[in-house]
Amino acid sequence: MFNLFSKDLGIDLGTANTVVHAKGKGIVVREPSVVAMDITTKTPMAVGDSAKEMIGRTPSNIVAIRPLKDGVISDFNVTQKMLKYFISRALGTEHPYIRPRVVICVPSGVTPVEERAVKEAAMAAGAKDPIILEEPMAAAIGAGLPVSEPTGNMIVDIGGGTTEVAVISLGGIVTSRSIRVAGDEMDDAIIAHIKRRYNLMVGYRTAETLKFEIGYAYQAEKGTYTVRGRDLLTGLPKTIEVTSEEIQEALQEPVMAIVDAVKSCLEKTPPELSSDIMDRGIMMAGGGSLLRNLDRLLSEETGIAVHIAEDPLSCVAIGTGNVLEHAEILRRIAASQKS
Ligand SMILES: Nc1ncnc2c1ncn2[C@@H]1O[C@H](COP(=O)(O)OP(=O)(O)OP(=O)(O)O)[C@@H](O)[C@H]1O
Repeated sequence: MFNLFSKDLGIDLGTANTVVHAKGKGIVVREPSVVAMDITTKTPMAVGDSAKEMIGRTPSNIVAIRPLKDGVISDFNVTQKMLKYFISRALGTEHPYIRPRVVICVPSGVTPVEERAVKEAAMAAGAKDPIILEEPMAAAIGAGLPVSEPTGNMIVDIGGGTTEVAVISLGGIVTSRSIRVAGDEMDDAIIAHIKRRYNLMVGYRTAETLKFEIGYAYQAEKGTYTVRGRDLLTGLPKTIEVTSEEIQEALQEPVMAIVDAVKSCLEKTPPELSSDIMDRGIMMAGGGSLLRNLDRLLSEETGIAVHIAEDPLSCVAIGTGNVLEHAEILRRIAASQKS
């Protein structure tokens, strides 16, 4: 099906990061899903890493846009420009005349209209017959789960915009739950907490750094971190010290929403498959799974062992790239996308 001269790409078009896997090469692009646009000329000034640097620091004629906020395409034109940039980065200068075969991964909660928008964006970016794959399936394949076997595999993929929970058996999703709560909501919760408690406005980058440095979901070593922001009363810059305990408290709501999504998916799972999951454990993937001790909390709450995929941030792209080797899954996707 995929000839020798074709370029096969698997793209995890994520809310926070876009990761591209090229057949035979591995991960070739990993950059934030951010575009800095000049609003007067409507042209992109920067994409990816350099655009993320600009968030919160742009003059009035430039806006740094995350076109996939909340796991859906909020800005079609900008998404198209971003995809085009990442596809051409992935292809480099080789075979410029070849249109790549592309598999793109989208959150399972997207509507058919949003799915079509992703396909159109990929075609406009030069892809040939793009295939859309559900994110939990990609994550499960990327995590090395035996998705084609008659056994229950549970995957919990916590990204930036969405958390996807799914039980997979025999190459198909048996039960799933997708919520628009993941890493971004954790950052928002931190921003809201600091605003409430300290009357201090901090940016999204600062909130994310706090999450990385001292955030945790369940019993961890305590620590503090110094952050700078704008005092909402005086309007002046101010420095405060934040503790890990208060960050954990702030993260409670989004973290428990994720735990509840896993529990509700388990409740809908047929008993045979539940018993397989009890034996094999739950697999977590996505950047959000790296929140300190989230695996321990989930295990405590469900009574099931929880594992984190080997490379949680690349898992979906690796699985998306590798699905090209799963002919039976591709056939099922092709059939469902025709119907
Ligand atoms: N060490 C870490 N601790 C906590 N969160 C982390 C860590 N590393 C990355 N993250 C978070 O993971 C999220 C990004 O994960 P990922 O790249 O898997 O998402 P995505 O694929 O872009 O999003 P989606 O799947 O929702 O489309 C961000 O919210 C980021 O802050």
